[in-house]
Amino acid sequence: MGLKSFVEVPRESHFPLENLPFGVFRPKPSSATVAGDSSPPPPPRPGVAIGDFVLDLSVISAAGVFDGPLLKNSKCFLQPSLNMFLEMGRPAWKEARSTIQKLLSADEPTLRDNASLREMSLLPMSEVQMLLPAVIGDYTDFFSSMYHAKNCGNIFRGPENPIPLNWFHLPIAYHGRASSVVISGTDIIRPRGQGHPMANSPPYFGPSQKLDFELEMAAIVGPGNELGKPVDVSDAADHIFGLVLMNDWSARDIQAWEYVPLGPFLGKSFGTTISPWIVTLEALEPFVCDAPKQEPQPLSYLAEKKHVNYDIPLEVWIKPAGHEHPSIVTKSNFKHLYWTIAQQLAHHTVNGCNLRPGDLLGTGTISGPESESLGCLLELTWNAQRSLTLNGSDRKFLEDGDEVIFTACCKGRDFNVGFGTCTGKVLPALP
Ligand SMILES: O=C(O)/C=C/C(=O)CC(=O)CC(=O)O
Ligand SMILES: [Ca+2]
Ligand SMILES: [Mg+2]
Repeated sequence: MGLKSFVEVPRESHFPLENLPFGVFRPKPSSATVAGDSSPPPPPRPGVAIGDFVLDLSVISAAGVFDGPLLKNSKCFLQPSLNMFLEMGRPAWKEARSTIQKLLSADEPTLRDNASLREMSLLPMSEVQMLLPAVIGDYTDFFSSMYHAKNCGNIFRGPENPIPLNWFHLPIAYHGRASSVVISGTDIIRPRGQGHPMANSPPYFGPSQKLDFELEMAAIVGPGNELGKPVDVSDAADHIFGLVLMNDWSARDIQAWEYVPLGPFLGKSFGTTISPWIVTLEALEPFVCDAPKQEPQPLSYLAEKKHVNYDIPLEVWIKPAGHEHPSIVTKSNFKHLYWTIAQQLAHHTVNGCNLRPGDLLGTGTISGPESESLGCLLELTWNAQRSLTLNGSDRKFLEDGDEVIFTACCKGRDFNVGFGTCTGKVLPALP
């Protein structure tokens, strides 16, 4: 039996008492007040998911429920983002988790038996709008699945040396664009740009003809480090609050033409979608597993005492316009990452570069070894050389109206720790 809450948690829910992911939301204006109401929308505030409900941490905090030494007088839950809480670090995160886990448990009367506090603090998920959980100052995207690196190398550079020489020595990354990171559910406008020349013709300009998704997860940075002071790899996990799902939308025709020699630019900066609930490393602890063996051994600043990943099954579905149901296109797993998130973070800071609370570190596309576990259409259709069939409609790359849905759920023996979904629909390019 899993832990029991007084809030009803459906059996298949991603959000039982063992999970307690953090996000930021605002209550949707109630239908009674919508017509003719010009009052400003309610302000954003932090929340935790439990079953089909959201626990409003601003209400709970104002009611004095956080009485531990670190959170007692803190205003961290009276903020429109989680940044202040992220900065406080793991001891405060643990204190918050144990306070909330106790508060929501079946045999704890404080909230269970207080009807007015329950009414104010527990909102049905259908009545809230989820927002970005943190102010993201910087976004970096790694390239840490060996299967993905090999397939991309084959497709873009040919079969001789598909994996670059440096790849086995360091976690390769590029600096992404934080301004275009959006919350799940936000539409993505098909980008326009320069595509690579075909045969002898000049480069093409227009709507991308090779729009793709990339199945990724991303770490949300906690305290971060001072400029000039690297984080040791053995302390790196203390700088990671938790994980979200991430879709690094990619225009392959723009990317293939522009990326030499400085890496991705406009082929990716038009939008990156993240899921709203940050699942903490504490909640993921039961799903720790060995990470792939590293050969050659990494340099000592990247050598981990515990070289571990998490066993997080991932799925991508696509719902074409007019289809009633989405079709599954791939199943992968976070455990395939060759470079761990701790190694990524240590490498990112080794030159003294500072990370700040709320920074987003994408893992890179998570492809597995099988043909059914590839993390993007570029690989699944081998750059449009073959097609996928989605319940009768063929896909090489994404079409206008396609809704791309990522989901992930760790299955424990008697409980789930899930991530909900990360979705986005493709809108036509501007005329
Ligand atoms: O191999 C390449 O040239 C490029 C590959 C990517 O597009 C990957 C990227 O954005 C990083 C990743 O998601 O793994
Ligand atoms: Ca990527
Ligand atoms: Mg992107």
